[in-house]
Amino acid sequence: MSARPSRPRVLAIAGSDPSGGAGIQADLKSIAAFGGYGMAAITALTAQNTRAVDGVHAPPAEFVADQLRAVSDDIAVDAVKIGMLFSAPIVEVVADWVRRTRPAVVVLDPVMISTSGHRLLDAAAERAVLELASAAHLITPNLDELAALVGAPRAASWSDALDQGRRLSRQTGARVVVKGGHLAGPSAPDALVDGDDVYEVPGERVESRNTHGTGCSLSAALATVRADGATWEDGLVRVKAWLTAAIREGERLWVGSGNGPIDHLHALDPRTSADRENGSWARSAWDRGAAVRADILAVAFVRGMADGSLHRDHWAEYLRQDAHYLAGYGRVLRRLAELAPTTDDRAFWAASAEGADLEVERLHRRIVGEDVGMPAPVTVGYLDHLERTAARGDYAETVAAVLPCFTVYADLGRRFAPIERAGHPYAEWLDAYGDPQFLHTSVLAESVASRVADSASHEQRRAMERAHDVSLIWERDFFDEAWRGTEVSSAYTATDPGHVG
Ligand SMILES: Nc1ncnc2c1ncn2[C@@H]1O[C@H](COP(=O)(O)OP(=O)(O)O)[C@@H](O)[C@H]1O
Ligand SMILES: Cc1ncc(COP(=O)(O)O)c(N)n1
Repeated sequence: MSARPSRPRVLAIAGSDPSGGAGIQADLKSIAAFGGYGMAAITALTAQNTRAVDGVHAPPAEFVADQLRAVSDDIAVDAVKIGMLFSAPIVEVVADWVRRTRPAVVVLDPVMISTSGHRLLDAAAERAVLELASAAHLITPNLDELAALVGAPRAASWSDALDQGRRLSRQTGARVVVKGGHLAGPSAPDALVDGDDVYEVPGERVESRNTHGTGCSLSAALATVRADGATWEDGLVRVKAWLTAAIREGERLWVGSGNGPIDHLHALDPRTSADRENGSWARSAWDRGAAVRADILAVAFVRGMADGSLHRDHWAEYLRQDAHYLAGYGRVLRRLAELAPTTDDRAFWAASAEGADLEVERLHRRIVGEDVGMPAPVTVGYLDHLERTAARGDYAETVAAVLPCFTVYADLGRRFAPIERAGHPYAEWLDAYGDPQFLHTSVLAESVASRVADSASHEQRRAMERAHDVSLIWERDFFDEAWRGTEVSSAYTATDPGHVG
């Protein structure tokens, strides 16, 4: 047996949502998404779905106490996430248990009113929740809950919200996550407030109705990453990136007709988020590539990048080859912009070409410098395939050829999302793969491919398949080349990736 458990043991104390989007159901999925072992003590049963809460049935407070005792008598709890508490007696029981057992991580999501407007906490219990807040390490109120806890009207601006966060933090001695989910406008920032210190994590607002349970999921995920050793700051950055992608993916679950859930497990999904509808071209291309994709995950380079054991010489060689590759890839994307039949598609490929240039500037050049040496045979071969395809001048076929570079990277980004970033030598690189904007771009590229395939001839579709499948094989070989193609030299002096950024 090792000296540490393999996973943090995380207890959710919360209400049940039978529709699976909020409450303990959301907590357990979020804990699992970040690699925790989830447990749940249930404070109340709700009858709810994505549209409304129809009823609440709470057990006697003593029975909540029994559940907590049953867990802590037997199991060491590494972190606790507290959600819906419903009544003052239940708040008391939970507060009493927290004071006695003193878990190392206590995150309190002071749930008061559901997104659909239903009360999940007695007005009389609000005071008791404030007292419980002083026993927590982190409190995650939304704007209404924050206002209620500091006894002020709802903050009208982000800076008002931060002021209220500072007040609540000083008042309780706990850190406060101020959440911008309910703000108007295109951004949805969050901030970690500790006394007067504010650490802001910017975020874009996803235009989506799939926000049921976002607060539950955020707090459960934060408890898990913190118990796993992340700082609160790093934890919030990671969880927020995951949450943004989960909101975006929620729509594809087709759960309910109201405010639907988020897709907690999007990063574990072996498929891409692309069109999963039957018959979509990108979907079948992805499925067809299963064996090659399995090879990619098994390549020593990819495994070493994920667990941080990759030698930096291999990484530097990969970056040099990638700089060559991206230059050629950018040219092919520009050619696609010329071939594109619609203004939208033209703009999409032109923007993607700029993205490739930017990537070279922003990361590669800064890390490996101007001298990128000679392209390796694999780089030459892959680019040759893309350039020949583009030279034939067929839009559909060329779209298919460039697609794996999007989908393979997006897939790795999702798979890398749960990896602990603190102290990871390739943290910045893992983040670059998982950039929510890039994940979104990949989904768009897939939908362009599926749309184009829909109106393609039988021959064209066959050509698309070939172009795609050959690129996918080059993707695998490209990773493999970085692993095999370099002699590791201890004299190598490139910037240590551990000190990047
Ligand atoms: N439309 C959205 N786009 C991106 N992030 C969102 C969106 N709505 C909520 N969030 C994020 O979800 C989390 C929960 O926020 P919020 O909706 O304010 O809380 P609650 O679910 O408790 O009402 C926060 O991290 C917030 O920034
Ligand atoms: C059991 C339970 N707990 C919490 C919430 C709040 O979640 P949201 O504010 O996202 O609706 C909920 N609806 N149900």
